[in-house]
Amino acid sequence: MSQTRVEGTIRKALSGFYYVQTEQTLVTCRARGKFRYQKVTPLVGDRVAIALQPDGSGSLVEILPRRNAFQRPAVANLDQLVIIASGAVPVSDPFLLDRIISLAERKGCEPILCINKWDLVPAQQLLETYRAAGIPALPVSAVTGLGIDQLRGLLAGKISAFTGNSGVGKSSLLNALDPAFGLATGEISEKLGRGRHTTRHVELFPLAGGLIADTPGFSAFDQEKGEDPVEQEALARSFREFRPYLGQCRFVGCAHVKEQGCAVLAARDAGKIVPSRHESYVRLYELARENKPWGKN
Ligand SMILES: Nc1nc2c(ncn2[C@@H]2O[C@H](COP(=O)(O)OP(=O)(O)OP(=O)(O)O)[C@@H](O)[C@H]2O)c(=O)[nH]1
Ligand SMILES: [Zn+2]
Repeated sequence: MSQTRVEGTIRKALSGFYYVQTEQTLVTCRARGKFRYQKVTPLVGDRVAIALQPDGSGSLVEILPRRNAFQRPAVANLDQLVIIASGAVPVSDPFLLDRIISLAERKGCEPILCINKWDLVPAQQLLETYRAAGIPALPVSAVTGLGIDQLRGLLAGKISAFTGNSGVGKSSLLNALDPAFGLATGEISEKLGRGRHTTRHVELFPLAGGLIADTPGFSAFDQEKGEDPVEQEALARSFREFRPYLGQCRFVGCAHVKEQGCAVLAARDAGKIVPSRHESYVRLYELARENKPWGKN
């Protein structure tokens, strides 16, 4: 046999080719025909097995089990989602933060909240809300360098993607973490014009000892297409500070919205759950119910 099976991670997908990083080298691969008949599309971030040819090229033969998969950007096996927020313009809406955090949690992806532009507005209350919820949250500033070393430490050894509203400072933070990253900040991309970025593809770049998806995505973070409707229980569990109280309510199937004997509501009233977090949960609960009824009310 002249073929050798090796494993690696897809770093980039472009025009039918997959670039797979193995322990030794970066191998250019084509997917074997059978992938087209299966419902699975190889994604950047996938751990794969490839058949290495004598000429140094390869072909994908197997996609190893995934931890998770996202559509925007199309990437698999995200360990963590770095959510950038700001107390300065554009001021982050806590509901949108909670919505993204909930999605990350439901995908088994660790949310990390960075409150940027701390030099302009130290959004202490926002920080405390998320720390109280048990979500890793740190004040950062791409301008002064506050929190950058700490963030770098969190990225090491992980596959991460950055997300957050336009103008919140994603590119600036990536550049502060590693100037070699070379993402244009707002001013620069305005000068160059957006057209330059029309042929976007996802790529995982080594940064701070980890891998970062170069396409900050997830901006319009709706329910992803073709996905199962959110289940009530999964939604409640995606608010991690609710977990100690789940199963403690008086009624089985409690929605934790306004029910008698609800342990989550009691925890909120006792100051153990921040009210804004519970409000976000209720809004997501209503949204999910509109999408598809959960039956009994
Ligand atoms: N004062 C201050 N300004 C910042 C900070 N981070 C970013 N900015 C500024 O905020 C603006 C937007 O920053 P970007 O890095 O382009 O934001 P982005 O999130 O990448 O924006 P999009 O590319 O539109 O998604 C720029 O003018 C930055 O210089 C910060 O920590 N402090
Ligand atoms: Zn309840």
